[in-house]
Amino acid sequence: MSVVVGYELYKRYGKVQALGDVSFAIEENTITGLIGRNGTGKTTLLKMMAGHLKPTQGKLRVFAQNPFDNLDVAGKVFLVDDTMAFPDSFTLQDILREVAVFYPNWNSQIAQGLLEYFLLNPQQRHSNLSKGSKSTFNAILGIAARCPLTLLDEPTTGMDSAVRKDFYRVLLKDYLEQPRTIILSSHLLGELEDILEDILLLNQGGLLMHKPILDLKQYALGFRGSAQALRESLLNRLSEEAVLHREEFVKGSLYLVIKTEELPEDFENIRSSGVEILPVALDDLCNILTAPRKGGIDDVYKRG
Ligand SMILES: Nc1ncnc2c1ncn2[C@@H]1O[C@H](COP(=O)(O)OP(=O)(O)OP(=O)(O)O)[C@@H](O)[C@H]1O
Repeated sequence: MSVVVGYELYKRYGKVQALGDVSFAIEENTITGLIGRNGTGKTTLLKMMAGHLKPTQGKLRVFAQNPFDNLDVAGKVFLVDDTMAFPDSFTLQDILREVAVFYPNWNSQIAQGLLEYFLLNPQQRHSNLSKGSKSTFNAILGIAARCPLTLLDEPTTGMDSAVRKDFYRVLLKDYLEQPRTIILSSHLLGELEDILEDILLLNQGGLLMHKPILDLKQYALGFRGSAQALRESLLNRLSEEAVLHREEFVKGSLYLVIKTEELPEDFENIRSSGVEILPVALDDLCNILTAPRKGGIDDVYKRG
């Protein structure tokens, strides 16, 4: 069953088009990474799913309903983001008590346990928490609410790397204990790839791809070697579209990222020409796929 379905979605803020012609379906009980560069519409899409924003055009369904201003959907969706605000006088304990009322699957034991695990003092005021601790506490709310649809917008902002790792472990553990649909946006794909099943990659307000993460891992390969060897053994046999990225790293040497489906089956003569074949890290691949144009920083320094 699809929990979230978007069909030809558009969102405009005045003259700014944040999302354009985005269609996708997110299946029940999956963890999806919403990935994209700054300003590509991730927050906008999550806010629309949570019913806080209305699409300008197109159709969005969450649990088969229009989520905008919909109380029934609101009870099934939890959005964790850095705009979560609570009265200044509220301690963490007060917030846990208040939030618990709204969510039928709320698990107090998990909430208390995680507060302790992440060394957060229940008597401390939310308004006095450090940036990283605020993110941790907000994420605890999202986890303990155990909503059928849990949306996390860059949940690790401000967390140090040890807390981030712990947070991902906790999220995965909780998901395995109570499977639900989780969508989390992040720039740090590298550190969350192990918990993701699918990836929704946005680029400049459009949907670039929606794939299982395993397919993305096989999407491209890197080739490093002399420019001449690469040209003779590989480039001459490929179309321009097959080359996702090209970078000169030492005079006369090239690093290429090539779409796997466009590669010749036999790598032997590529290897025998001294070319190294390398996996491409997912972070790098996403950066390449969402680059404004082919090439890299080298192009900037070649100008003039
Ligand atoms: N309230 C608003 N009014 C006008 N423009 C907005 C508003 N909110 C977002 N935008 C614009 O919409 C586009 C998408 O913004 P959004 O915050 O959804 O992107 P994002 O992918 O979450 O970015 P980031 O990774 O930097 O958080 C950006 O160009 C942004 O400036």
